[in-house]
Amino acid sequence: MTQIALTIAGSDSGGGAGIQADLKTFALHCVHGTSALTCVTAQNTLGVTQVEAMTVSMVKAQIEAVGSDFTVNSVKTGMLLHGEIIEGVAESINKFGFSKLVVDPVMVSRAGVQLIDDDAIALLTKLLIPQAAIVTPNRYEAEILSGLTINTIEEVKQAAVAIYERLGAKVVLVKGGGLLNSHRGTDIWYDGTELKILSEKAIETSNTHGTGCTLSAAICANLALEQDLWSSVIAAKKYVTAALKNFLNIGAGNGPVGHFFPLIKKI
Ligand SMILES: Nc1ncnc2c1ncn2[C@@H]1O[C@H](COP(=O)(O)OP(=O)(O)O)[C@@H](O)[C@H]1O
Ligand SMILES: Cc1ncc(COP(=O)(O)O)c(N)n1
Repeated sequence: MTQIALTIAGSDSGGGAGIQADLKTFALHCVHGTSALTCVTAQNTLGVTQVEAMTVSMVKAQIEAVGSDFTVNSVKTGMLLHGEIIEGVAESINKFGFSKLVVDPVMVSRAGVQLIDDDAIALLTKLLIPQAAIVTPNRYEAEILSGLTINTIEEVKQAAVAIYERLGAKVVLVKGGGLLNSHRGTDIWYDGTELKILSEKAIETSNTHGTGCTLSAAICANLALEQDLWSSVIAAKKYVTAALKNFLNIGAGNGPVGHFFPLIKKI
């Protein structure tokens, strides 16, 4: 049987993050990838130069076209840009009652640049995070969502608990790519009862563009393949680590991870 995943996210013209990273990740997992584009970014390995939103009705129409024709096994959200898009996405998601939802609360890039409007943060918190099976903030997003400052692993744990308790997230996975060297690669899971550590040795590279999108897309793909949530996260962490080890040294800035490493193996 063909498993189907849907990504609701922005386009990265450089092909390393956003919808492009998600569809490559779905493809590598042999899951049929569908997409609803929220915005188009003019972006490369050096950064974002321009962003243009899709209309809310077009975002909703894409989700409804997919949802009304296919049995969608899992959904992920990425860059949603502004409040009206978040409201539209929440409405369309509710209409189809998609059960396995991964919310990657894309707000701030690894470089610390804010990617969505201020009012959008409040709506994301209210409308999407409580519906998600798992929410996957990076260090900076976890600081915004928890109101805490994060430098140490202890503080990552406190933020994960705060996001769970304050925002009604079912499971929180705080990603550690933006942590200091000694902790980079360590992610923290909190499900209301247990704090779990997913740790990989830090990989020495600046070619990390798209790691967050890739991790959440891999979780989504594994959920579509009917793995349970914890197994989906463990497998996704393994996938993003291997993709990162096989980064693509392209562009003048931070290159993307190598999504197709099993097909084009470098190490
Ligand atoms: N240099 C690195 N070495 C090992 N793992 C990394 C590195 N950078 C990111 N990761 C991992 O990649 C995943 C995505 O995290 P992160 O880069 O923090 O997300 P985002 O791209 O949303 O900022 C996490 O599992 C994180 O631990
Ligand atoms: C369109 C789009 N969506 C998401 C990201 C975040 O990317 P990352 O996975 O590196 O945090 C991005 N840079 N562009």
